[in-house]
Amino acid sequence: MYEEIPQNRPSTPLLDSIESTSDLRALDERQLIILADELRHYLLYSVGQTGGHFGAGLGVVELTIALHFLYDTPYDRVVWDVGHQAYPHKILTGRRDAMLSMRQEGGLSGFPKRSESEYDTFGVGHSSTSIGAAQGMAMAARLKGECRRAVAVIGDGAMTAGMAFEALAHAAHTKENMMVVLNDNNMSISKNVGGLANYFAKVWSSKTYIALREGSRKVLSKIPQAWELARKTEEHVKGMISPGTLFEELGFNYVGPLDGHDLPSLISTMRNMRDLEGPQLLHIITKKGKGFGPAERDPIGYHALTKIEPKRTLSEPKVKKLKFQDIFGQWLCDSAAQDQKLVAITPAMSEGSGMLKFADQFPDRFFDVAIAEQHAVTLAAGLACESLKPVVAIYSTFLQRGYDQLIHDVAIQDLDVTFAIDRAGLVGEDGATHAGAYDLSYLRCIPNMVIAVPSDEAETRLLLESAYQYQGPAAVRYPRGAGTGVSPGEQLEIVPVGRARTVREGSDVAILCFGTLLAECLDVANSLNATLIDMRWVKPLDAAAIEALIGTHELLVTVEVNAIAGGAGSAVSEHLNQQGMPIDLLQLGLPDRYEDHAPQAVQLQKLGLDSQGIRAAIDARLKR
Ligand SMILES: Cc1ncc(C[n+]2csc(CCOP(=O)(O)OP(=O)(O)O)c2C)c(N)n1
Ligand SMILES: CC(=O)[C@@H](O)[C@H](O)COP(=O)(O)O
Ligand SMILES: [Mg+2]
Repeated sequence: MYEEIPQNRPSTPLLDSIESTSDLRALDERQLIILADELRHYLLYSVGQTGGHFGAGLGVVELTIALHFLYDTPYDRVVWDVGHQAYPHKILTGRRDAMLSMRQEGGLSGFPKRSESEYDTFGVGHSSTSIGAAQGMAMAARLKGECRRAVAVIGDGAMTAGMAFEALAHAAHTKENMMVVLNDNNMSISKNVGGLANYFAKVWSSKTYIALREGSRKVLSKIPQAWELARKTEEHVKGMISPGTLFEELGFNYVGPLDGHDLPSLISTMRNMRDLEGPQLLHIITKKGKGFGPAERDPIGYHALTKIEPKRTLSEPKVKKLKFQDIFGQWLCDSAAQDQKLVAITPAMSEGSGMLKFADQFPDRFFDVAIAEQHAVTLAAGLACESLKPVVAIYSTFLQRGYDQLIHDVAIQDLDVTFAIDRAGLVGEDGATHAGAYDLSYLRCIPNMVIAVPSDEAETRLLLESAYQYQGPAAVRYPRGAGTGVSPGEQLEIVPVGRARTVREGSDVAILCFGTLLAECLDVANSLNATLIDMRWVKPLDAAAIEALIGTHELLVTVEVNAIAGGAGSAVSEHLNQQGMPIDLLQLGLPDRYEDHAPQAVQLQKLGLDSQGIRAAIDARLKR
């Protein structure tokens, strides 16, 4: 058990000899056990240097070794669900030294990525896709007559999403030869919640698991027969939790639960299962953060690790700016204290959405629905039908999972649901899979929606309350991280829906800012003596504010951290077109491509969405 993050690279002679998985498959069992310790130690070191996802990878060190030892990777396909646990996989598949570039500009992606390595068989980041993808690969092998195996590795949290069960049911129906490894550490990012989590939790205390844990090697060596016999006979004995029932009823051959850190048992069990006909499900029990004391004791806190900061001298107190999620969390508590009808929903992101304080103060009005974004939206619709006022706190990228529900269950029925959309825009190190690049585009086209785009912390609080008080479907979007340090105040005030605010009066050029690039836009407006308007709302647009600029300005510039296609600038363009108002319009935002991971400021700078870039784009347009 390690208690410290190693500051210097540990000695890992066996790991250093592994350049590909064929090197790993040449090792004997004793060496594999040594490799597990070296791999865990190196993982502590590398993530300590770079930051990134942490606890999940520590929990699958043995599983990763067993998979690459028993399966002919990369020919056999291994699909990691979410992929945040795939750092050991990357270390063993030729990227050990490159780990020091993890999540940095031009460096390794934080998730498996097909363009990064042939071992990364499927790009992930959003959860619960692994079973469907692995089934597709197994089905393709069958149709092409290839003898290729496919494995999905999915956590207990990811297993709570509907699409995981859609795939399980279909794989059982087509009887694919595939393996699903359920990595059950009884954790999501927070504690896992819901009926499925309770079902798994019974396993942890069940007689079966305790017996297996104590005598796993003896019991498991002839696992299919022994287990099947034990299960069938004991299943009817009272008090026996048969953890496999759920999956067996779906059509999987279930084996487990197994100690996922007992490498010899893991290897012998998986070897027995590897070539069995039909869909197999191996249920392993692991510990998130395994092998690192602080992470084992605090798996939530160590889900992800920020870079180990240089020790700050006492004279340099770190100035802590409030994050947008904290502004939301405080507003939620203040508004809930005033309005008993307020209830709040999160799909498994209570920490990241800033809801811990609300959950503590209003436990009866707080609902973590697990990784179930579709359900989160429809649940809110049901609550709103009964005149409660639900607030759905959800990352922009994950709201994409609940898009049909937002239209079909909320907007068409014009229900009073407020969407607090966090991680809108570019999110930095998580890269393209997590970018909140499209919500203005995908929401703006939906009738009945109103959409607010606050420009700083104070505006976020103001527009959250304004959207909440609006009687109908309303969305407020704000970015990952901290703002400019503007105090959000403590009042619960509102502003008129669809009303912009003029920040600066100028001439010739008018900049229409939609969101948190206001400071950058103000720099440029000052340098150009341009007009600057904080638009506040994408829908409805403040048409009067736009039309007042015609005739006194020669160029309108829209700025947003959203796809240009269909975004706020498009709304302005459509309006001017519909009104037959001729004026040059420059739309700045995210181009039609994916932005790779890098710090948010670097991403914005590369896209010309910093002050210099915005100024250069305007100069170029004016010179034309
Ligand atoms: C669709 C979707 N919703 C939410 C998330 C955020 N998220 C990342 S990891 C995680 C928890 C996953 O739990 P589990 O599958 O049990 O993996 P563990 O971290 O326990 O290894 C969540 C909710 C996501 N990646 N995708
Ligand atoms: C892997 C995953 O999807 C989450 O851990 C996500 O990376 C969290 O993002 P934030 O760090 O922005 O909360
Ligand atoms: Mg888990």
